Amino acid sequence: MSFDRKIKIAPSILSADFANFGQEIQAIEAQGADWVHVDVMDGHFVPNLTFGPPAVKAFRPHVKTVMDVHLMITPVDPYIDAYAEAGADILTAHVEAGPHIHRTLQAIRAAGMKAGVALNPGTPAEAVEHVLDLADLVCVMTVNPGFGGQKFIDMTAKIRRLRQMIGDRPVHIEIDGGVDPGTAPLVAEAGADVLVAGSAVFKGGSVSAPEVYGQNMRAIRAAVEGVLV
Ligand SMILES: O=C(CO)[C@@H](O)[C@H](O)COP(=O)(O)O
Repeated sequence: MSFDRKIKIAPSILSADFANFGQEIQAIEAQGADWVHVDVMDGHFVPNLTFGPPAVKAFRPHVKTVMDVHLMITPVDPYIDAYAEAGADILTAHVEAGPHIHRTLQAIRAAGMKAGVALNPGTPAEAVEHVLDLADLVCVMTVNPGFGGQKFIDMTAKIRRLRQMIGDRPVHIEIDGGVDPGTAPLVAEAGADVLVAGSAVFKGGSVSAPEVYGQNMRAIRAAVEGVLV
């Protein structure tokens, strides 16, 4: 996985048809997804439950781009090796999920994955200041995590601050929650390069009408065209 700051769209399969993940992943990739975003929730760190390592392992053969796994779980450390074995390319842990994010990011890299750190809306950018050399991605939540389809919370000031703090480091800024053609330009102009979108990509489409996924992604891309991150 090489580093670039071009805007990337990472559809969240939380909004896909849960009875049909393999075909849904193939459909979004065929329609132009740059990454595939997988939301892991434990019913404890967030009030919802989704997938564990066996499901992520089952997704792996279908993902030809980058499997971007977002852990909304606590604790994280006991499960890092399981997600490496399941085939995650990027593994993101929340800074709020435990007292030792420094150790967690080291362990994720040691397991052979790219390391991401996520920030809830109430957490300041400074919470990750001292781990930026251990991170490949900072995920800025623009909703309180747990569910798709929520209203975007404006975190542009935090994104700008992070872009400043990151400087020349090869660290992606990913935005997660409420991203659509209306909000995407705000976060891209502030310095984000990875746009996670669930409802805005999957709405109106299906594996029988995958061209709708393509239209939805093109609408997001058109909205950020010309923005240099
Ligand atoms: O992590 C999460 C929610 O916790 C997200 O990845 C959402 O799934 C994004 O969904 P939309 O807000 O785009 O519908």
